[in-house]
Amino acid sequence: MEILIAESVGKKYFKKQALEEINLNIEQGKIVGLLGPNGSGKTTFLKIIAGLIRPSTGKIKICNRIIGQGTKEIVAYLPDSDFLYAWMKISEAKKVYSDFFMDFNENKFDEILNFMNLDQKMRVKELSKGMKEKLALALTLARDARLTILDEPLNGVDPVAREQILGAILKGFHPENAILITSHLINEIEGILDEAYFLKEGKIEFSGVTEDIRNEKNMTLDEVYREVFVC
Ligand SMILES: Nc1ncnc2c1ncn2[C@@H]1O[C@H](COP(=O)(O)OP(=O)(O)OP(=O)(O)O)[C@@H](O)[C@H]1O
Repeated sequence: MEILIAESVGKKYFKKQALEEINLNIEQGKIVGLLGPNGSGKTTFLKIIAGLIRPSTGKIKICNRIIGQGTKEIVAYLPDSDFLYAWMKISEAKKVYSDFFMDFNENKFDEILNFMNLDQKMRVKELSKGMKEKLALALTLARDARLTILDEPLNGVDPVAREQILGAILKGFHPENAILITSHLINEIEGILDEAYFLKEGKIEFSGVTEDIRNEKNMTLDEVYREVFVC
């Protein structure tokens, strides 16, 4: 079953063509990477999927629904961690999420939090930047969402935390669902990706099943990325 179907999606901000003719499908059970350098249009695409901005052209369906309130219920978006109030304890942030999202799974949240070595009694203001990133990720991954979209989940965290985050993504993943992740840290993320789309100046330059790309080119995804974007 297709979780996401995007056909000829384009986005123009005034004169700037941020996305052009994006065709991207995500099947159930897949973790898909949207890879590209700064300004290539990754966040714009995720914001369209999350229903935060509208595409200028094209069609998108998520589990057969057009984007709107019906898709917000089934799409989990990794938000900026600043949405949390400083005085809140992690346990209170959990309660807010649990009240707000029908699909929030408290047991899954506890498990992921534990895995990331965070304590429910800690207050948001006591958390370092990296710990806030982990908390935001735990809140997002704890939803039993059909599609989870993660914008640069490895940014701003140290190598040990990156490992924990990758572990948490896999731990919380249910094969009925799908995940779309953006990153420019290809080396770190490539191990968990089933498929990859390389975005260059708003267009898909290259895409495929990661295993096939590696076999055909006899290169790691990171090497392919460098070839596409540096040469
Ligand atoms: N609100 C906006 N108004 C005008 N232009 C915008 C707006 N948001 C993004 N852009 C432009 O659209 C292009 C794509 O931006 P986007 O943030 O989607 O890229 P990105 O790949 O996510 O970059 P990064 O890796 O730096 O987050 C850039 O040229 C950016 O300047």
